Order: sequence, then C-alpha cells, then structure tokens
Amino acid sequence: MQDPQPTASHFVNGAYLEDTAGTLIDVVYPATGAVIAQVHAATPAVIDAALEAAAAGQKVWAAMTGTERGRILRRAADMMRDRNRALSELETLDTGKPMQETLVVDATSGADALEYFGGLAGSLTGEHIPLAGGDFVYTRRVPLGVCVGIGAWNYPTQIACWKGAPALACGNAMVFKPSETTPLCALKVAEILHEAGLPAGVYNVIQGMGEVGGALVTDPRVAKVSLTGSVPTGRKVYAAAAEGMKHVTMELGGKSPMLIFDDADLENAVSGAILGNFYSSGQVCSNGTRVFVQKGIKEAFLARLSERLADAKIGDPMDEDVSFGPMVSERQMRIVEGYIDAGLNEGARLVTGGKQLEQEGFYLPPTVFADVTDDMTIAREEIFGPVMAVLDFEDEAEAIARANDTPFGLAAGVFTQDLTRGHRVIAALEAGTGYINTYNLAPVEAPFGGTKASGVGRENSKLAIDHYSEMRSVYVAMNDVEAPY
Ligand SMILES: NC(=O)c1ccc[n+]([C@@H]2O[C@H](COP(=O)([O-])OP(=O)(O)OC[C@H]3O[C@@H](n4cnc5c(N)ncnc54)[C@H](O)[C@@H]3O)[C@@H](O)[C@H]2O)c1
Repeated sequence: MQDPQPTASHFVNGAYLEDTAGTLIDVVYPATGAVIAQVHAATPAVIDAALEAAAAGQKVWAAMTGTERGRILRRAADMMRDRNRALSELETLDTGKPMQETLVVDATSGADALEYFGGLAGSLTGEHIPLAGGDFVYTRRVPLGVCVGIGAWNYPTQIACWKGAPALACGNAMVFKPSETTPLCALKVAEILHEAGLPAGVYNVIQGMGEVGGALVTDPRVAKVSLTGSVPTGRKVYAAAAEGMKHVTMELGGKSPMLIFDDADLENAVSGAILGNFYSSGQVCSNGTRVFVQKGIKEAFLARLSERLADAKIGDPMDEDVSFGPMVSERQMRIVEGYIDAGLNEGARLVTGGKQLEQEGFYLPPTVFADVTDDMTIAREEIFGPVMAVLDFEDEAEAIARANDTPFGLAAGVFTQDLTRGHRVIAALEAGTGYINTYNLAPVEAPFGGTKASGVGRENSKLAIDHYSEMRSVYVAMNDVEAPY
C-alpha cells in the first residue's frame, strides 16, 4: 500500500509547496482512528502564492485553443483511469469509504468529468446575431479568470474534478481548497493534471480550515467561488462573494424525500432506499433520508429492508468484500449519534442499528427509524450519516405537500409502476435533481444541484459551462453613424 503522506501540503504553480508555519492538520484513517499523514494549513504567504500563480497561469491557459486545453484534460482523464487503484486506495484512506465503492465511483467520476469537459472545450464558442441594415452582433464566450473551489469531505477526488474540469475547459485557473478532514486526494488530481501537460499555476491546491477558504473568497483576484458544503457555510460564503460581486456555485445540503407508492416494485424500492441512505455510510448530500412509504406497502417494505440490511458487510474498507465502512470522523459520528438520541427521545421506532459498533474506528451501522412524523428532528434536519427516517402516507397530494415542506431542495425520488404518476409527482416535488424508480445516480452528462436552500447553479452537463464563463457582445456597424447633431 502507498504511503499516504504527501510530498508537501500544497500544490502551487505546478509543484509541491510546503510552509511549516501553518497550523498542523492530522489526517485520520476512519477505520482505525490512526493518524496516517499530516499537512499544514496554508499561511497568508501560501494563499498569496497560489493566487498569483493562478492569475499568471490563467493568462497562458486562456491563450491556448479550446482543442489544446481539451486534449490535456482528456489525457489527465486517461491517467486517472490508469491509476484508479492507487487513487481509490487514497480515497479510502482519506474518507474510510469501502474500496468496493471507491474503485468504481470516485476517480472514475473525476475522470468522467475531465473527459466530458475536455471533449466540450474545443466547441465553446459565441454566436453571430444578424441585425437590420447588415449590422450584426457577435458574442465571445470568455473565461471568468481565477476560480476558487472549496470542497466537502465526502467525495474529495470527485469534488476536485467536478469543479476543476469545467473551470479549466473554459480557460479559467483554479485554486482548490479541500476539506481539512480529507486533504490528500485533491493533491493527486493537481499532480496528474500537470503531468498531463497543464501549464504551471492553472490548478493549485492549498490546505486549511474555514479561514483559508474565507481568505480566498474575499480576495479581489478571485472572480468565482464554487462551494460544496453545508447550508450554514454556504450562507457565509455566498454573502462574502456577493460583497465582491463574484460569481458563485453553491452545492449544499439536503433532506431529500423519496416517495414509495403501494404499486412500486418492492425490490427496486428497497434497493433505492438503501442506495439513497447507506451508500458512503450515508454521507451523501443528495440522500433521500425522508422515505415516505404508502400505508399498503409499509410493513412489506420494512420487512424486506431489514432482511437486505442484514446482508451488509461491515468492516475493513480495504477489504473489497466489505460493503459498508466507517464514518469519516469521530466528530461526525458523535453528531449522528446525537440525532439517533433525538429520534429515540421524540418517539420514533428504532427498527435496526442505532449503536456504535464495538470495534476500533468510527463505525455506526445502518440505522432505520419507522413511525417518524414530520415534526421530529430526524425528519427536519440533515443528519449526514446512516440514518433513514420512514414516514407513512395515505395519498399522493398529501405526500407531495409533506415532502415539499422543507427549506431544502437538493434531490427527490419516486417509486411507482404507474409512469404517469411518476412524472406527475416528480414534477411537483421541489428539487434540483429528481429520480423515477432509481436513486442517487449522478452522470456527468446530467445537471446536478439544488433548489431552495440546497444551492445555486449546477454542476456537470453543458450547463456548467455557463457557470464558468460569460458572454461578451460586440456590436459591429456596417453603415454610417447617425448622430442627432
Ligand atoms: N450538494 C452537493 O453537491 C454536496 C456534495 C457533498 C456534500 N455536500 C454537503 O456538505 C456538507 C458536509 O460537508 P462539510 O461538513 O465538509 O461541510 P462544511 O460546510 O463544514 O465545509 C465545507 C467546506 O467549506 C470550508 N469552510 C468552512 N467555513 C468556511 C468559510 N467561512 N469560508 C470559506 N470556506 C469555509 C470548509 O473548510 C470545507 O472545506 C453536508 O451538508 C453535505 O450535504 C453537498
């Protein structure tokens, strides 16, 4: 197994960079609680070096053709696929997610983004708009400049790529700050991009806590901020960015509903609820954690769910047979335990799970509460852990109204064999990302993001291009200028 300790804490101007004056950050392996690496938070000097490098690198990068930029991004995608095993191991060490997941999701999804946006890079153009008398306007699609990416800890490789790939395809440079909980993976993304031919300074990674993120967001050299994180952090970052009139993308939290109707295919509905609650130990922003189950199917659903959960293989995430790993940190595990206590105290019925496993590491088993009501804390707040709340409902209109009664709007799902109802219900649910008869897939070709408090803007798909570039228009006169005097 590779040594997870990186060459240095930061990757700036095409090379690793260290400044030991920065606060020491321990990287803890969630499966054992052991410190496996250490990095230093960026000092003001490192932040400045990264922004200077990005500003200079962006000019070189933007002067290249889109086709040339795309070729480098696609080469990086191939390199990520070639190194998938090593990158997956690092993702597992950083997050504790099982190799069974990381081998097929994280570097793979990052490579998909680099390949997809690399493919688009050569076709990013403006348009020609004919006007009266032969006059015309043409538009130019131009990059924004230096973009800042700030990541959460649940998908460190993917987030680094989902932000970097569209930004770079458009000709921007990026300074990316990973979550202090998972600082390792983004450094590898930077290393690979530069090995693939990226000019120095175009993609930089600097470490640190909220203060480092805050310093980046308020810096006048920065044109755009893309954050993946919680709603409270999103509010702060959005407000700080507004002060400098910067562009933003906000990928925030959720409390997404999943509606399971009596006529649903039971096995598919149970699979969807498992994927939407327990994948990555429940640490997925779009999870469908409010599972509304119609009364006629409720007991069958709970019985089959319990049977299927008994098959989860909980253990060492490096073991490829293991399908359920630890939570990312002791802190996050304690937060989730607090929610489990709230569920018990407020009268929800614990069907399975609920207690930390007696082994080293931060293991909470898949936990299911039934008979949950809309006013309970576990039905209202984002838990970000393996806790499913099952709520009963009688009819469609009632379920839609209750599902929408939340400040969040990231995702929503519906399970029914009546496709007319499927489309009708998903259209009525207030969510940026909807699913009919499946849950939590996020292909790079499709827009991903939230409505209401869950976010602003979209990642992935052609739409992301609009969030990392702007149109400038040029009016061209083909006739004499008529002035009034
Ligand atoms: N919508 C999505 O795509 C998506 C994806 C993954 C996670 N999430 C959300 O992320 C959250 C979990 O991640 P987390 O605990 O790391 O979130 P968090 O909000 O605590 O931190 C996110 C990032 O913001 C930084 N940060 C904190 N304060 C800051 C400030 N004042 N200025 C600038 N940066 C600051 C952190 O250092 C971290 O890198 C959950 O709410 C989850 O739903 C959303």
